[in-house]
Amino acid sequence: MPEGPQRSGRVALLGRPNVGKSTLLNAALGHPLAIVSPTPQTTRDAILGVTHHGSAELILLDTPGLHRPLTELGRAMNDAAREAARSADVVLFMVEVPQVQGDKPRLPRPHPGDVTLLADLAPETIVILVLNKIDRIHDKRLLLPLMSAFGQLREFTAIVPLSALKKDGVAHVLDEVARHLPEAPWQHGAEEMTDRPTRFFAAEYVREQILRATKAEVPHACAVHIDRFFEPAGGGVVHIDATIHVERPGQKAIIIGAGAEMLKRIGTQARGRIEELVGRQVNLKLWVRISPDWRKSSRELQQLGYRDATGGASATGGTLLFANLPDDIEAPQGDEVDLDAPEEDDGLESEQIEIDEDETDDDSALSPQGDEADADSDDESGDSDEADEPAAEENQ
Ligand SMILES: Nc1nc2c(ncn2[C@@H]2O[C@H](COP(=O)(O)OP(=O)(O)OP(=O)(O)O)[C@@H](O)[C@H]2O)c(=O)[nH]1
Repeated sequence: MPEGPQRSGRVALLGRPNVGKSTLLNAALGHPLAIVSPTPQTTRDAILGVTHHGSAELILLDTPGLHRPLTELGRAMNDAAREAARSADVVLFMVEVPQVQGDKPRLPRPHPGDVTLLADLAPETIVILVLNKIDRIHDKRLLLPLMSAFGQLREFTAIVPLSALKKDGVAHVLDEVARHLPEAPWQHGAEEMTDRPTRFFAAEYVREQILRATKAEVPHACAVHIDRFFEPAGGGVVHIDATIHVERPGQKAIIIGAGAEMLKRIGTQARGRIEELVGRQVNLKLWVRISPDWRKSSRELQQLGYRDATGGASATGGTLLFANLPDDIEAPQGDEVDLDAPEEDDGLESEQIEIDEDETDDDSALSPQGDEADADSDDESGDSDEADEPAAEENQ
């Protein structure tokens, strides 16, 4: 635990999708602020979390997993990560240790995608390598060759093996980071955990439940927009209306489910998470709307609260992270996705999009208007719903 003069600085959590960046952020904060799921590309926008560790203030930026983008959303996600890295005092480059099959010890090697991303980090950047998920390896000696292989790729300020899930080694990495932050007065109060408004997390917690409840392309085709967030001053029930945007009628039918059961489940679980965050009772109402191809449209991304990928860092041609990636990353803006474009072998996973464009024929759950479904997400308690106006009017 660092002592002495106050330190404060920005720390970017960077890495491929699914390596455990959000889990580490939550472990550092001691609170499940960021959403976590086994589905790659869960995090879509950089999330800032603040933690105080001894005399040091760590302003942690959890970034979307770096991948080969195929849509405007994918580009926006990569840009968010790139900007976080550029503005950071310290980069925590996170990788996951490979799953060791059976008893056969083999020499684990760095993932090719990690090699690509590391090569694009500026040499002067302070980079701490985090080897996550060490709980998956019984024989910890296997880590040594892996650490040594990574050490050949660039100079790391430190290499820290840990398990973010088991919170094993987290204090150690915070110590290492704190040591390299500049001396500066703290910018945030001890109770402050994030600069994101509560409504941002309300949308995230709805999306988290969709990620947990649905499979294949559905989670990636969903965006959640908060239409109304009313938090009465002086206490009382917080009222939230949110719309889940999907791309296809079949996805809408899946999200709503038979008898709106799925939507109710998503709403009930999300409401619990939001209530935990705001410390008050929440009345959450959900709608589902079809917004075809929202991920491919800059305008719709902006409307849904995702940053415009085409006007920001990508347009300035920054090379911090992506010098080795395929052309489509620096391609001029456009909403077209060329799925047949030849891929260079950069080792990065492609953005998750649907492979099968066929619609399910399960459109029976759609309302006659075809575009909106009102789900009263309150569960059986039925205690906080009476005050609401008719959903369809509120959402026009
Ligand atoms: N076994 C094990 N699993 C972990 C550990 N840390 C994270 N996970 C799991 O890995 C999955 C992905 O974790 P996230 O924290 O969402 O990963 P991420 O890097 O933020 O993912 P993206 O949002 O896709 O960039 C989840 O199922 C986590 O529970 C760990 O230390 N050990």
